[in-house]
Amino acid sequence: MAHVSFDSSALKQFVHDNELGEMQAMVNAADQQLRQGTGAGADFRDWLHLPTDYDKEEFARIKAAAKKIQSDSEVLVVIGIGGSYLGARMAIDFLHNSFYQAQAPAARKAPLVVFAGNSLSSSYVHDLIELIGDKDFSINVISKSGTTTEPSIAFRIFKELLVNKYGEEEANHRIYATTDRQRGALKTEADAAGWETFVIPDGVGGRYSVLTAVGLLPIAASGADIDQLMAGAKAAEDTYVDPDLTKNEAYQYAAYRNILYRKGFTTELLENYEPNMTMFAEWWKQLAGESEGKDQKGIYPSSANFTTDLHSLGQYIQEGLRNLMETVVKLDTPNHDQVIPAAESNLDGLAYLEGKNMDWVNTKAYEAVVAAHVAGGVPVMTVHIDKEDAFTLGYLIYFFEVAIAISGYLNGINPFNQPGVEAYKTNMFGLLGKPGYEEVGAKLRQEMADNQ
Ligand SMILES: O=P(O)(O)OC[C@H]1O[C@H](O)[C@H](O)[C@@H](O)[C@@H]1O
Repeated sequence: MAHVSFDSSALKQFVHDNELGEMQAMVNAADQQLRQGTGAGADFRDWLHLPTDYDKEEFARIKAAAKKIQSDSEVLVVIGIGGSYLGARMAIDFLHNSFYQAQAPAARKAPLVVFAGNSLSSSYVHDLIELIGDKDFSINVISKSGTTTEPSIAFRIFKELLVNKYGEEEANHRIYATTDRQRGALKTEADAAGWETFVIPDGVGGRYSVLTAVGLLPIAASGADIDQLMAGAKAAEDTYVDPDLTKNEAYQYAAYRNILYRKGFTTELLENYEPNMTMFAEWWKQLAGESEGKDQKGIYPSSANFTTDLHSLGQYIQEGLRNLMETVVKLDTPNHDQVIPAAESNLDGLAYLEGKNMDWVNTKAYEAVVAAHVAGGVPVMTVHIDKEDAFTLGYLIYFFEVAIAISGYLNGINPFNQPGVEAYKTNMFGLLGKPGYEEVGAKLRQEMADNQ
Protein backbone atom coordinates (compact mmCIF):
# COMPACT_ATOMS: atom_id res chain seq x y z
CA MET A 1 0.00 0.00 0.00
CA ALA A 2 1.32 3.40 -0.98
CA HIS A 3 1.97 5.63 2.02
CA VAL A 4 1.75 8.72 -0.17
CA SER A 5 -0.05 8.75 -3.49
CA PHE A 6 -0.59 11.50 -6.00
CA ASP A 7 -3.96 11.95 -7.67
CA SER A 8 -4.25 14.13 -10.77
CA SER A 9 -7.67 12.89 -11.85
CA ALA A 10 -9.29 16.29 -11.26
CA LEU A 11 -7.02 17.96 -13.82
CA LYS A 12 -8.79 16.63 -16.91
CA GLN A 13 -10.39 19.89 -17.95
CA PHE A 14 -7.11 21.77 -17.49
CA VAL A 15 -4.45 19.44 -18.93
CA HIS A 16 -4.76 17.37 -22.10
CA ASP A 17 -3.76 13.70 -22.03
CA ASN A 18 -0.66 14.29 -24.15
CA GLU A 19 0.78 17.10 -22.05
CA LEU A 20 2.34 15.07 -19.28
CA GLY A 21 4.17 12.83 -21.76
CA GLU A 22 5.43 15.90 -23.55
CA MET A 23 7.15 16.98 -20.34
CA GLN A 24 9.10 13.72 -20.14
CA ALA A 25 12.19 14.95 -21.99
CA MET A 26 12.36 18.04 -19.79
CA VAL A 27 11.84 15.94 -16.69
CA ASN A 28 14.67 13.63 -17.77
CA ALA A 29 16.92 16.66 -18.10
CA ALA A 30 15.85 17.99 -14.69
CA ASP A 31 16.41 14.56 -13.16
CA GLN A 32 19.90 14.49 -14.60
CA GLN A 33 20.63 17.98 -13.33
CA LEU A 34 19.55 16.90 -9.88
CA ARG A 35 21.06 13.43 -9.69
CA GLN A 36 24.23 13.91 -11.73
CA GLY A 37 24.88 17.34 -10.26
CA THR A 38 24.95 19.07 -13.63
CA GLY A 39 22.38 21.67 -12.60
CA ALA A 40 22.81 24.97 -10.78
CA GLY A 41 23.28 24.73 -7.04
CA ALA A 42 24.74 21.23 -7.28
CA ASP A 43 26.60 21.66 -3.99
CA PHE A 44 23.31 21.57 -2.11
CA ARG A 45 22.00 18.15 -3.04
CA ASP A 46 23.09 16.11 -0.03
CA TRP A 47 19.50 15.95 1.26
CA LEU A 48 18.80 13.57 -1.66
CA HIS A 49 20.50 10.67 0.09
CA LEU A 50 20.21 11.82 3.70
CA PRO A 51 17.73 9.06 4.61
CA THR A 52 20.45 6.55 3.68
CA ASP A 53 23.66 8.44 4.29
CA TYR A 54 23.01 10.25 7.53
CA ASP A 55 25.60 10.38 10.30
CA LYS A 56 24.64 7.36 12.46
CA GLU A 57 26.92 8.38 15.33
CA GLU A 58 25.31 11.80 15.47
CA PHE A 59 21.86 10.23 15.21
CA ALA A 60 22.61 8.24 18.38
CA ARG A 61 23.82 11.43 20.09
CA ILE A 62 20.60 13.16 19.09
CA LYS A 63 18.59 10.43 20.78
CA ALA A 64 20.77 10.59 23.88
CA ALA A 65 20.44 14.38 24.05
CA ALA A 66 16.67 14.08 23.62
CA LYS A 67 16.57 11.63 26.55
CA LYS A 68 18.62 13.95 28.73
CA ILE A 69 16.36 16.89 27.88
CA GLN A 70 13.33 14.76 28.70
CA SER A 71 14.84 13.85 32.04
CA ASP A 72 15.91 17.31 33.17
CA SER A 73 13.62 19.81 31.43
CA GLU A 74 9.94 20.64 31.45
CA VAL A 75 10.44 23.04 28.55
CA LEU A 76 12.76 22.95 25.55
CA VAL A 77 13.20 26.35 23.91
CA VAL A 78 14.06 25.80 20.25
CA ILE A 79 15.59 28.93 18.77
CA GLY A 80 15.74 29.29 15.00
CA ILE A 81 14.03 30.78 11.97
CA GLY A 82 13.13 29.67 8.44
CA GLY A 83 14.62 26.29 7.68
CA SER A 84 16.03 26.19 11.20
CA TYR A 85 12.52 26.32 12.63
CA LEU A 86 9.70 25.26 10.33
CA GLY A 87 10.54 21.57 9.91
CA ALA A 88 10.61 20.77 13.62
CA ARG A 89 7.55 22.90 14.23
CA MET A 90 5.44 21.25 11.56
CA ALA A 91 6.59 17.74 12.50
CA ILE A 92 5.79 18.21 16.18
CA ASP A 93 2.32 19.49 15.30
CA PHE A 94 1.77 16.66 12.82
CA LEU A 95 2.89 13.90 15.18
CA HIS A 96 1.22 14.86 18.43
CA ASN A 97 -2.13 15.34 20.04
CA SER A 98 -3.78 18.55 18.79
CA PHE A 99 -3.65 19.94 22.31
CA TYR A 100 -0.15 18.71 22.99
CA GLN A 101 0.89 22.17 24.21
CA ALA A 102 -1.85 22.15 26.83
CA GLN A 103 -1.42 18.53 27.93
CA ALA A 104 -0.26 17.83 31.45
CA PRO A 105 3.46 16.90 31.51
CA ALA A 106 2.60 13.36 32.63
CA ALA A 107 0.37 12.78 29.60
CA ARG A 108 2.87 14.37 27.25
CA LYS A 109 5.77 12.30 28.66
CA ALA A 110 8.17 14.85 27.21
CA PRO A 111 9.05 18.48 27.67
CA LEU A 112 6.94 21.14 26.10
CA VAL A 113 8.79 22.21 22.96
CA VAL A 114 8.39 25.93 22.36
CA PHE A 115 9.89 28.06 19.62
CA ALA A 116 11.67 31.39 19.76
CA GLY A 117 13.82 33.49 17.48
CA ASN A 118 11.38 33.21 14.60
CA SER A 119 10.22 36.83 14.85
CA LEU A 120 11.35 40.09 16.41
CA SER A 121 8.30 40.41 18.62
CA SER A 122 9.27 41.52 22.11
CA SER A 123 5.87 40.61 23.55
CA TYR A 124 6.30 37.05 22.31
CA VAL A 125 9.64 36.75 24.12
CA HIS A 126 8.16 38.27 27.27
CA ASP A 127 5.24 35.86 27.20
CA LEU A 128 7.54 32.90 26.67
CA ILE A 129 9.69 33.92 29.62
CA GLU A 130 6.51 34.10 31.66
CA LEU A 131 5.47 30.64 30.45
CA ILE A 132 8.83 29.17 31.46
CA GLY A 133 8.52 30.78 34.90
CA ASP A 134 10.48 28.63 37.33
CA LYS A 135 10.26 25.50 35.21
CA ASP A 136 13.40 23.57 34.35
CA PHE A 137 14.39 24.23 30.76
CA SER A 138 17.01 23.70 28.09
CA ILE A 139 17.82 25.47 24.84
CA ASN A 140 18.41 24.11 21.36
CA VAL A 141 19.77 26.99 19.30
CA ILE A 142 19.75 26.30 15.57
CA SER A 143 21.35 28.38 12.84
CA LYS A 144 23.25 27.20 9.81
CA SER A 145 24.96 30.53 9.27
CA GLY A 146 25.21 31.18 12.98
CA THR A 147 24.64 34.88 12.35
CA THR A 148 20.91 35.31 11.70
CA THR A 149 19.59 38.31 13.64
CA GLU A 150 16.31 36.96 15.02
CA PRO A 151 17.68 33.76 16.59
CA SER A 152 20.83 35.57 17.77
CA ILE A 153 18.77 38.10 19.74
CA ALA A 154 16.48 35.43 21.20
CA PHE A 155 19.46 33.28 22.12
CA ARG A 156 21.09 36.11 24.06
CA ILE A 157 17.92 36.60 26.05
CA PHE A 158 17.22 32.93 26.83
CA LYS A 159 20.88 32.15 27.47
CA GLU A 160 20.95 34.94 30.05
CA LEU A 161 17.82 33.49 31.65
CA LEU A 162 19.42 30.04 31.73
CA VAL A 163 22.69 31.27 33.23
CA ASN A 164 20.85 33.32 35.84
CA LYS A 165 18.84 30.27 36.83
CA TYR A 166 21.52 27.57 36.82
CA GLY A 167 24.89 29.32 36.79
CA GLU A 168 27.29 29.18 33.88
CA GLU A 169 28.46 25.58 34.26
CA GLU A 170 25.07 23.91 34.45
CA ALA A 171 23.73 26.26 31.75
CA ASN A 172 26.45 24.99 29.44
CA HIS A 173 25.05 21.47 29.91
CA ARG A 174 21.61 22.69 28.92
CA ILE A 175 22.50 24.38 25.65
CA TYR A 176 22.54 22.33 22.45
CA ALA A 177 23.80 24.12 19.36
CA THR A 178 22.93 22.94 15.87
CA THR A 179 25.03 24.77 13.31
CA ASP A 180 27.64 24.58 10.59
CA ARG A 181 30.44 22.05 11.03
CA GLN A 182 33.11 24.75 11.29
CA ARG A 183 31.94 28.26 10.37
CA GLY A 184 29.97 31.00 12.04
CA ALA A 185 29.62 32.87 15.30
CA LEU A 186 27.47 30.19 16.89
CA LYS A 187 30.04 27.48 16.23
CA THR A 188 32.79 29.66 17.72
CA GLU A 189 30.72 30.37 20.82
CA ALA A 190 29.70 26.71 21.18
CA ASP A 191 33.29 25.53 21.01
CA ALA A 192 34.41 28.11 23.54
CA ALA A 193 31.65 27.20 26.01
CA GLY A 194 31.74 23.45 25.42
CA TRP A 195 28.08 23.08 24.41
CA GLU A 196 27.06 19.87 22.74
CA THR A 197 26.91 20.60 19.03
CA PHE A 198 25.11 19.03 16.11
CA VAL A 199 25.90 19.61 12.48
CA ILE A 200 23.94 21.01 9.57
CA PRO A 201 25.83 19.39 6.70
CA ASP A 202 27.40 21.70 4.12
CA GLY A 203 25.43 20.19 1.27
CA VAL A 204 22.01 20.64 2.86
CA GLY A 205 20.31 24.03 2.67
CA GLY A 206 18.12 25.27 5.51
CA ARG A 207 14.79 24.48 3.86
CA TYR A 208 15.99 20.94 3.13
CA SER A 209 17.33 20.32 6.64
CA VAL A 210 14.41 18.85 8.57
CA LEU A 211 15.88 15.34 8.45
CA THR A 212 19.20 16.54 9.91
CA ALA A 213 19.76 17.43 13.57
CA VAL A 214 17.93 20.69 12.81
CA GLY A 215 14.61 18.87 12.87
CA LEU A 216 15.58 15.61 14.52
CA LEU A 217 16.66 16.88 17.94
CA PRO A 218 13.51 18.89 18.72
CA ILE A 219 11.32 16.19 17.19
CA ALA A 220 12.99 13.46 19.26
CA ALA A 221 12.85 15.63 22.40
CA SER A 222 9.11 16.02 21.87
CA GLY A 223 8.79 12.25 22.16
CA ALA A 224 8.18 11.47 18.47
CA ASP A 225 9.81 8.54 16.72
CA ILE A 226 12.72 9.74 14.57
CA ASP A 227 13.65 6.18 13.51
CA GLN A 228 10.28 5.88 11.82
CA LEU A 229 10.61 9.37 10.35
CA MET A 230 13.89 8.40 8.69
CA ALA A 231 12.52 5.02 7.64
CA GLY A 232 9.63 6.72 5.85
CA ALA A 233 11.98 9.13 4.11
CA LYS A 234 14.19 6.22 3.09
CA ALA A 235 11.20 4.39 1.61
CA ALA A 236 10.42 7.52 -0.41
CA GLU A 237 14.07 7.91 -1.45
CA ASP A 238 13.88 4.38 -2.86
CA THR A 239 10.51 5.00 -4.49
CA TYR A 240 11.07 8.25 -6.39
CA VAL A 241 14.16 7.29 -8.37
CA ASP A 242 12.84 6.49 -11.84
CA PRO A 243 12.32 9.64 -13.92
CA ASP A 244 9.60 7.89 -15.94
CA LEU A 245 6.53 10.05 -15.41
CA THR A 246 4.20 7.09 -15.59
CA LYS A 247 5.96 5.67 -12.52
CA ASN A 248 7.24 8.56 -10.43
CA GLU A 249 4.44 10.40 -8.65
CA ALA A 250 6.67 13.07 -7.10
CA TYR A 251 7.92 13.92 -10.58
CA GLN A 252 4.33 13.86 -11.87
CA TYR A 253 3.40 16.48 -9.31
CA ALA A 254 6.42 18.58 -10.34
CA ALA A 255 5.49 18.28 -14.02
CA TYR A 256 1.78 19.04 -13.56
CA ARG A 257 2.40 22.15 -11.47
CA ASN A 258 4.74 23.41 -14.19
CA ILE A 259 2.22 22.65 -16.92
CA LEU A 260 -0.40 24.56 -14.95
CA TYR A 261 1.98 27.42 -14.12
CA ARG A 262 2.64 27.96 -17.82
CA LYS A 263 -1.11 28.24 -18.39
CA GLY A 264 -1.35 31.11 -15.93
CA PHE A 265 -2.05 29.26 -12.70
CA THR A 266 0.68 31.13 -10.91
CA THR A 267 -0.41 30.68 -7.28
CA GLU A 268 -0.57 27.30 -5.61
CA LEU A 269 -2.49 26.74 -2.42
CA LEU A 270 -1.37 23.84 -0.27
CA GLU A 271 -4.41 22.63 1.63
CA ASN A 272 -5.29 20.25 4.39
CA TYR A 273 -8.38 19.04 6.21
CA GLU A 274 -6.57 18.59 9.53
CA PRO A 275 -5.77 21.57 11.76
CA ASN A 276 -2.53 19.97 12.94
CA MET A 277 -1.22 20.18 9.37
CA THR A 278 -1.35 23.98 9.25
CA MET A 279 2.35 24.24 9.96
CA PHE A 280 3.12 21.61 7.36
CA ALA A 281 1.98 24.15 4.77
CA GLU A 282 4.24 26.79 6.35
CA TRP A 283 7.20 24.43 5.96
CA TRP A 284 6.19 23.71 2.36
CA LYS A 285 5.85 27.43 1.62
CA GLN A 286 9.50 28.04 2.47
CA LEU A 287 10.55 24.94 0.55
CA ALA A 288 8.66 26.00 -2.57
CA GLY A 289 8.94 29.77 -2.29
CA GLU A 290 12.67 30.07 -1.59
CA SER A 291 13.46 27.33 -4.09
CA GLU A 292 11.39 28.61 -6.99
CA GLY A 293 10.68 32.31 -6.64
CA LYS A 294 13.59 33.96 -8.41
CA ASP A 295 14.67 35.51 -11.70
CA GLN A 296 11.26 37.25 -11.74
CA LYS A 297 9.36 33.99 -12.04
CA GLY A 298 7.99 31.06 -10.08
CA ILE A 299 4.78 29.72 -8.61
CA TYR A 300 3.70 31.71 -5.56
CA PRO A 301 3.15 29.20 -2.73
CA SER A 302 0.25 29.92 -0.46
CA SER A 303 -1.97 27.79 1.74
CA ALA A 304 -5.45 27.26 3.08
CA ASN A 305 -6.80 25.17 5.94
CA PHE A 306 -10.05 23.37 5.30
CA THR A 307 -12.81 23.24 6.08
CA THR A 308 -12.02 26.35 8.19
CA ASP A 309 -10.99 28.58 5.31
CA LEU A 310 -13.91 27.53 3.12
CA HIS A 311 -15.79 29.97 5.31
CA SER A 312 -13.34 32.77 4.67
CA LEU A 313 -11.14 32.25 1.60
CA GLY A 314 -13.62 29.90 -0.03
CA GLN A 315 -15.38 32.71 -1.89
CA TYR A 316 -12.14 33.88 -3.48
CA ILE A 317 -11.05 30.41 -4.44
CA GLN A 318 -14.42 29.69 -6.04
CA GLU A 319 -14.88 32.96 -7.93
CA GLY A 320 -11.87 35.27 -7.63
CA LEU A 321 -9.00 35.83 -10.06
CA ARG A 322 -8.42 32.56 -11.96
CA ASN A 323 -4.71 32.17 -11.30
CA LEU A 324 -5.05 29.60 -8.52
CA MET A 325 -4.23 25.93 -8.40
CA GLU A 326 -4.68 23.75 -5.35
CA THR A 327 -2.74 20.83 -3.91
CA VAL A 328 -4.57 19.05 -1.14
CA VAL A 329 -2.70 16.88 1.33
CA LYS A 330 -5.55 14.57 2.25
CA LEU A 331 -5.31 12.24 5.21
CA ASP A 332 -7.21 9.07 4.34
CA THR A 333 -7.40 7.49 7.79
CA PRO A 334 -7.44 9.67 10.89
CA ASN A 335 -5.76 8.40 14.02
CA HIS A 336 -9.05 8.75 15.84
CA ASP A 337 -12.54 8.92 14.43
CA GLN A 338 -15.65 10.27 16.07
CA VAL A 339 -19.25 9.19 15.64
CA ILE A 340 -21.94 11.84 15.26
CA PRO A 341 -24.34 11.04 18.08
CA ALA A 342 -28.07 10.47 17.84
CA ALA A 343 -30.22 13.13 19.47
CA GLU A 344 -33.80 13.07 20.63
CA SER A 345 -34.90 15.99 18.55
CA ASN A 346 -33.77 17.05 15.12
CA LEU A 347 -33.80 20.78 15.73
CA ASP A 348 -30.29 21.10 14.27
CA GLY A 349 -31.34 19.17 11.15
CA LEU A 350 -28.52 16.68 11.55
CA ALA A 351 -30.57 13.49 11.92
CA TYR A 352 -29.40 12.40 8.47
CA LEU A 353 -25.83 12.24 9.77
CA GLU A 354 -26.53 10.34 12.99
CA GLY A 355 -24.23 7.38 13.40
CA LYS A 356 -21.91 8.55 10.64
CA ASN A 357 -18.22 9.10 11.34
CA MET A 358 -16.92 12.66 11.31
CA ASP A 359 -14.07 11.66 9.05
CA TRP A 360 -16.58 10.39 6.49
CA VAL A 361 -18.18 13.85 6.56
CA ASN A 362 -14.72 15.45 6.24
CA THR A 363 -14.00 13.32 3.19
CA LYS A 364 -17.35 14.19 1.59
CA ALA A 365 -16.51 17.85 2.19
CA TYR A 366 -13.19 17.31 0.40
CA GLU A 367 -14.90 15.59 -2.55
CA ALA A 368 -17.50 18.37 -2.74
CA VAL A 369 -14.83 21.07 -2.65
CA VAL A 370 -12.77 19.44 -5.39
CA ALA A 371 -15.84 19.25 -7.65
CA ALA A 372 -16.88 22.84 -6.88
CA HIS A 373 -13.43 24.34 -7.36
CA VAL A 374 -12.77 22.43 -10.56
CA ALA A 375 -16.13 23.63 -11.88
CA GLY A 376 -15.11 27.14 -10.85
CA GLY A 377 -11.93 26.92 -12.92
CA VAL A 378 -9.38 25.92 -10.29
CA PRO A 379 -7.21 22.86 -11.02
CA VAL A 380 -6.91 20.58 -8.00
CA MET A 381 -4.26 17.97 -7.31
CA THR A 382 -4.31 15.68 -4.28
CA VAL A 383 -1.51 14.06 -2.35
CA HIS A 384 -3.12 11.30 -0.31
CA ILE A 385 -1.48 10.13 2.89
CA ASP A 386 -2.75 6.97 4.48
CA LYS A 387 -1.87 7.80 8.08
CA GLU A 388 -0.70 10.61 10.29
CA ASP A 389 2.41 8.97 11.72
CA ALA A 390 6.18 9.46 11.68
CA PHE A 391 6.83 7.03 8.83
CA THR A 392 4.29 8.73 6.59
CA LEU A 393 5.59 12.18 7.48
CA GLY A 394 9.13 11.18 6.53
CA TYR A 395 7.79 9.87 3.24
CA LEU A 396 5.78 13.02 2.62
CA ILE A 397 8.72 15.31 3.41
CA TYR A 398 10.84 13.53 0.83
CA PHE A 399 8.03 13.57 -1.73
CA PHE A 400 7.86 17.37 -1.60
CA GLU A 401 11.62 17.90 -1.34
CA VAL A 402 12.38 15.94 -4.49
CA ALA A 403 9.35 17.31 -6.33
CA ILE A 404 10.27 20.93 -5.64
CA ALA A 405 13.88 20.39 -6.73
CA ILE A 406 12.73 18.86 -10.02
CA SER A 407 10.12 21.57 -10.41
CA GLY A 408 12.74 24.29 -10.00
CA TYR A 409 14.94 22.81 -12.70
CA LEU A 410 11.88 22.48 -14.95
CA ASN A 411 11.43 26.21 -14.61
CA GLY A 412 15.06 26.97 -15.38
CA ILE A 413 16.23 28.30 -12.04
CA ASN A 414 18.68 27.29 -9.32
CA PRO A 415 16.41 25.64 -6.74
CA PHE A 416 19.04 25.73 -3.99
CA ASN A 417 19.99 29.37 -3.51
CA GLN A 418 18.07 32.31 -2.03
CA PRO A 419 19.87 35.50 -3.07
CA GLY A 420 16.72 37.60 -2.69
CA VAL A 421 16.49 37.31 1.08
CA GLU A 422 19.57 39.47 1.53
CA ALA A 423 18.01 42.72 0.27
CA TYR A 424 15.93 43.48 3.35
CA LYS A 425 18.71 42.30 5.66
CA THR A 426 21.17 44.79 4.19
CA ASN A 427 18.64 47.61 4.68
CA MET A 428 17.82 46.48 8.20
CA PHE A 429 21.50 46.36 9.17
CA GLY A 430 21.88 49.86 7.71
CA LEU A 431 18.99 51.17 9.78
CA LEU A 432 20.18 49.37 12.90
CA GLY A 433 23.66 50.88 12.57
CA LYS A 434 25.49 47.57 12.22
CA PRO A 435 29.21 48.22 11.64
CA GLY A 436 29.99 48.01 7.94
CA TYR A 437 26.51 49.12 6.85
CA GLU A 438 26.84 52.86 7.59
CA GLU A 439 26.51 53.95 3.97
CA VAL A 440 23.40 51.88 3.35
CA GLY A 441 21.86 53.32 6.50
CA ALA A 442 22.67 56.92 5.57
CA LYS A 443 21.26 56.45 2.06
CA LEU A 444 18.06 54.86 3.33
CA ARG A 445 17.51 57.49 5.99
CA GLN A 446 17.96 60.18 3.34
CA GLU A 447 15.47 58.48 1.02
CA MET A 448 12.96 58.16 3.83
CA ALA A 449 13.37 61.82 4.76
CA ASP A 450 12.93 62.84 1.09
CA ASN A 451 9.71 60.86 0.93
CA GLN A 452 8.20 62.54 4.01
O1 LIG B 1 19.87 28.73 9.79
P1 LIG B 1 20.11 30.17 9.52
O2 LIG B 1 21.44 30.41 8.88
O3 LIG B 1 19.92 30.99 10.78
O4 LIG B 1 19.05 30.66 8.48
C1 LIG B 1 17.70 30.68 8.73
C2 LIG B 1 16.92 31.09 7.50
O5 LIG B 1 17.15 32.45 7.22
C3 LIG B 1 17.64 32.90 5.99
O6 LIG B 1 17.33 34.24 5.84
C4 LIG B 1 17.24 32.10 4.77
O7 LIG B 1 16.40 32.80 3.91
C5 LIG B 1 16.62 30.77 5.07
O8 LIG B 1 16.84 29.92 3.98
C6 LIG B 1 17.16 30.19 6.33
O9 LIG B 1 16.54 28.94 6.54
